[in-house]
Formats: sequence, C-alpha cells, structure tokens
Amino acid sequence: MSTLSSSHCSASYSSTSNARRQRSTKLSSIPKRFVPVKSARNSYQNVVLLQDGAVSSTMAPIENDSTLKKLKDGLLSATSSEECEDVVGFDGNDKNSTVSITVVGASGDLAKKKIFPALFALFYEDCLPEHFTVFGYARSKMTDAELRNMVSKTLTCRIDKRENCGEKMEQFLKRCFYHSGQYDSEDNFTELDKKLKEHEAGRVSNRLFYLSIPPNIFIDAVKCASLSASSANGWTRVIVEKPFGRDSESSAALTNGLKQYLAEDQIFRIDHYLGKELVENLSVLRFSNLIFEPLWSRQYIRNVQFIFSEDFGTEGRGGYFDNYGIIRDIMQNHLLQILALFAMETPVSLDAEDIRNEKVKVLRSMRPLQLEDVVIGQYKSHTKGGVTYPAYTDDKTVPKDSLTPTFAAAALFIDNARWDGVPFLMKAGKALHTKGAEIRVQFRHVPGNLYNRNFGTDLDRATNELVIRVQPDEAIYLKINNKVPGLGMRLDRSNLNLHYAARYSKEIPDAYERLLLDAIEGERRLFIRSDELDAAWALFTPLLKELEEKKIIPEYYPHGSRGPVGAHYLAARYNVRWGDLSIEQ
Ligand SMILES: NC(=O)C1=CN([C@@H]2O[C@H](COP(=O)(O)OP(=O)(O)OC[C@H]3O[C@@H](n4cnc5c(N)ncnc54)[C@H](OP(=O)(O)O)[C@@H]3O)[C@@H](O)[C@H]2O)C=CC1
Ligand SMILES: O=C1O[C@H](COP(=O)(O)O)[C@@H](O)[C@H](O)[C@H]1O
Repeated sequence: MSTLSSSHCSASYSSTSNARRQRSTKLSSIPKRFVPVKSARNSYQNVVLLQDGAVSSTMAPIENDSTLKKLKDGLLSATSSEECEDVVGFDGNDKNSTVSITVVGASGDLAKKKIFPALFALFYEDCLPEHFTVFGYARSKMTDAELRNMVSKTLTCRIDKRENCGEKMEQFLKRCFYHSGQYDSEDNFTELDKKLKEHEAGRVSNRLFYLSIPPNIFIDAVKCASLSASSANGWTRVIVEKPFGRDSESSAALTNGLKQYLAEDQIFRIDHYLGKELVENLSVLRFSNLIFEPLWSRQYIRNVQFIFSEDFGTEGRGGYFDNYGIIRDIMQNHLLQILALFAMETPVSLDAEDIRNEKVKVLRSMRPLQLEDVVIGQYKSHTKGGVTYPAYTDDKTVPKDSLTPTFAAAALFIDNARWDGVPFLMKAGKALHTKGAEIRVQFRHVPGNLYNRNFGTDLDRATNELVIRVQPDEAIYLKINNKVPGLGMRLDRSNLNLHYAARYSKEIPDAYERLLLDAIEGERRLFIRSDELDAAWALFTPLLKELEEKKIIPEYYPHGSRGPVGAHYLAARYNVRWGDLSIEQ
C-alpha cells in the first residue's frame, strides 16, 4: 500500500488527538473554577465545580442565563462530552478531506457484534469526520440495502441520549455501502476503489481498512487492498485483528507478509483489551497518584494477579479456538499487554513510541514461561439444577480427543531491578462460574505491625490489596484495615471503593469505539508494535511447543466451576492466594 501520504495526513490527525489529550490536562489543572461542560448539542448540561480543590457535578440543565454567564466568565474550556466535537472540528470538518472505512469481512460475527455498532456510536457522539463513508466488503452477495438492514439490527443507542437515536441511525445507515468481492482478487478491490472514489468526490481521501476476516486470508486481502485500493493522495491504514500468528515463527511470517505491502506505521494491530476504560486508566492511576507510584515495586508489592474468566464456553467459535487455546487467545495478548502496561518503567512522555518502547523493555526483561509454572485445564460437562452444560469436546467443531486448554494459570517473572522475585500470576478460563476481568495487586505485610495480634495468625488477611475491576461493573477498590466502630479494638478489612456506575453518570464507551477513533486519528499508543509482538511471542512460544509436543493432558474441570485445583497449588508454590477466590473479594 502506498506509504507516501500516510505521514502527511496522520500528522494532521495526530494533532487532533494531541488536542484531545491536552484538553483533559487543561481541565485537571484548573483549580477553584467553574467549568461548564458543553454537551454535544451546545446546551450546558454537565457542570463540574472545582472549588478549593473540591469537585462536584450536576446533570441538571442550566436554564438561567445569568448563571451561565457567571460560569462562562470564570471558565476555560470544556471536556468529556464534547471531546469528539472538537476533534472533528479540527480537521474532520475539513471540506477537502474524507475518511472511508472499509470493513473487510463485513458479513462476519465481529463486524456485526462490534465494528458496526462502534462506528455508529462514534457517529452518534459526533466523533466521525463530516465526510466519511463506511463500506462493507465480503464474498457474500448483498445489496447496500441488505447491508443496511443487517447493520441496523446490530445498532443500539447510548442509554443517556436516546431521543434522536432513530434519526441518527437513519443518517448513519445512509453512509453505509457494500461491495461483494473475493479477498484475493485485485480486480474486485479495483471495483471497490472505484466506488470509494465516487464517494470521496475529489476530496483528499483517507482510507481505513479493518481486516475482520480469518487470519489465513490477511495477506491476500492486504495485498489486494494495497495494490488496488490504496488512497492516492491521503493516508491508508489497516487494522489487523488477532490472532497475530500462533507462535514466534508464524507471527514473524505474518509481520513480513504485511510489511511487503504496508509500512509499520500503517499497521494497527488491535488488542481490544487496551481500549477498555480501566486499562486506559491504569497509567493514570499509577503515574498521577503519589500514594501509588512510590509503592509500585518489589519493595511493597508482593504479587500481582491478572484474572480473566468467562461463564460460557467456546460456543460457536470452537473451530477457531481449538487451533489456539486459551493461552494464545487471552494470555499471550490481552493479559500480557495489561501486565506490560502495569509493570513498565515511566515513559519519557505519553507519546505512542515512548510508551511502546517501555512496554517492549519490560517484556524483554521477562523470563520465558516454564512448564512447571503453568497449569492447564479443559472444561467437562456438568449437570446442575436439571440442566446439562456441555463439555468443550461436545462442540461439533472440536475433535473429540482435543487437548486444547480452555483454562490456564501461569506464574511469570520480570528479571529487572524493580520486579525481581515478584510473581506475576495470570489466570484465564472459559466456562467458569463467573464472568470478569481484573487486576489484583497484593501488598506486603506492614513490618512490625502494632495491630498484629488483632489479626490472629493469618497475617495475609491483613495485607492491603488494590483491585482494578476491568469488567463488568468497573471499579477500583483498595482493601484497608480499619477499626470497627465501638468501644473495643476490633479491626476489619474494608474497601475504599471507586465504583464507576456510582461516580460517573456517563456510559463507558466500548473498547472498539476508542480504538477505531484512535486509528482514524493516527494515534498508535493502544496498538501493538511489531517488536512488542515478537517479545510477547518469545515468552510463550517455547512453552506452547512443549505443551503440544509432550501432549500434556489438561486437568478437567466441571463447566461452571471455579476451575482446576492445580491453579491453587501453583499459586501456593509462590506463597500466593488468588484474590478472586478469597471469602471477601
Ligand atoms: N468474533 C469475535 O468475537 C472475535 C474475532 N476476532 C478475530 O476477528 C476476525 C474476524 O472474526 P469473525 O467475524 O468472528 O470471523 P468470521 O468467521 O465470522 O469471518 C468473517 C468473515 O470472513 C469470511 N470468511 C470466513 N471464513 C472464511 C474462509 N475460510 N475463507 C474466506 N473467507 C472466510 C466470511 O465472509 P464471506 O463468506 O461473506 O466472505 C465471514 O463472514 C478473526 O481474525 C478473528 O480471529 C478477534 C476477537 C474476537
Ligand atoms: O479476544 C477475545 O476476547 C473475547 C473476550 O472479550 P471481552 O471484551 O468480551 O471480554 C473472548 O471471548 C474471545 O475468546 C477472545 O478471542
């Protein structure tokens, strides 16, 4: 794909995302002021009062002009709900440029479930440029009207702004088109190019291709898009979905294949966990709070846990899953990416390259996983309350004798000065008793704790634990020791709790919304660079090969249970207890 224009145009889009970042800095640095937050419809609705350091907010519309004037007199700028308005205002409203987003594999599950709804949400929030077009591309035969019908069934409205949703949907659907073609046909992509040009109508054309197709056809599609449908005068970017190979070799082959047609800065490797709100917040929490930053090392942290669980099985994706397993599906990417963000050194700045440099360094400081530090499991059938839940191998697309793990627990280590000896535990599983993703930071004991005798013999129950609940029901809470009110001296553990639903009235955007917007803006911070990917695979490839060559048999656990007991023994080897399984979570 032509690389000529990517830098030219990405520069203008980067400036918008810088503006987005700077705006939030501006807000947080304004003490003692009234800051009205302008809503997307230009009415002042969300007023944040920052007085003497105190922050409060109201959702009540401001109808009184004099109040508004007073507010305006003392204010600087606004944020949050108008974020996108300003972003688009920068260059999206540029009459001379346009963005065309082509969803390759538009008939598929991910496109319907995530991509079209995320694009609509961005449109709904006024985050897309004035001139944009969405094209679906796949082999299935469909008319524009049929695509629109398919897409319309997947769209939902933001809970806090339903009034004009139907109207917005209509407007969005009018911007959606479809082209049927093969993934390896340059001719078919040339036809697509022709249609894109018609819609671009002579403007500077910026093109984003989202590869939502099985990985074995990534290169074919990239080749054809590159040779036949690149932008001639704007940028061309490609979002690539995981899996990025199944080991170091296949991942390197994929990278080489992509780089035959794309420059690295055109490739946006997506890991949607990086787009989740609480994962984004991880660096804010650590680097902007004095009560956390100095504690972030082996000196105070005893272990860190990254936990992912789903309360359903592979359901319909067994064919894909059996070739990958839970370690490749969740650990090597989602959990490892969070770990890298958690453990990296302070980056020089918030720029994408500075952050990704630090992530690579920490990944390269890690010890490749050892077989004895891993437990694998696979779910078996279980009957509860008269209902029988299937085993993994009951899935018709899974071989009956499959040894593919649907659960894994692992202990990882970072051999650098900050983290020497601290176990980083990961646990991921399907068909478990609950659905969730969280980070747990367990701190060391307080040395010479005056209150030791109040805790009894189990001192572990007195250590602090910071929990970042990524999903569902986002929250950050810190377990502290507290005196139970009364005349005696009894202590308990209580939570300092930041519960998002209670604290913030705004709906949390889906990870795909943030990532699509970033790709349009040319913001690469949340996408995986090829050297990060190499470092990630280097940690897991030897283990994955050993598991497969030795045909290690997974520990079977009942569908809907808490997973194999082996996970407890693994944690116990490192003197750790899984925080999610303790009585008081
Ligand atoms: N679904 C999910 O939740 C997630 C998916 N992903 C990744 O996103 C990508 C898309 O996923 P998903 O939508 O589930 O995939 P699908 O299996 O639904 O495939 C997407 C589209 O690709 C075409 N296709 C499917 N199989 C083939 C084939 N063998 N040869 C050529 N074309 C084929 C089909 O379109 P047509 O026949 O019309 O051409 C299909 O609609 C994959 O790389 C997947 O690993 C990542 C995370 C989550
Ligand atoms: O990438 C994947 O993620 C989903 C879980 O994503 P979430 O945002 O719903 O938590 C997982 O189900 C799937 O197996 C995996 O490929």
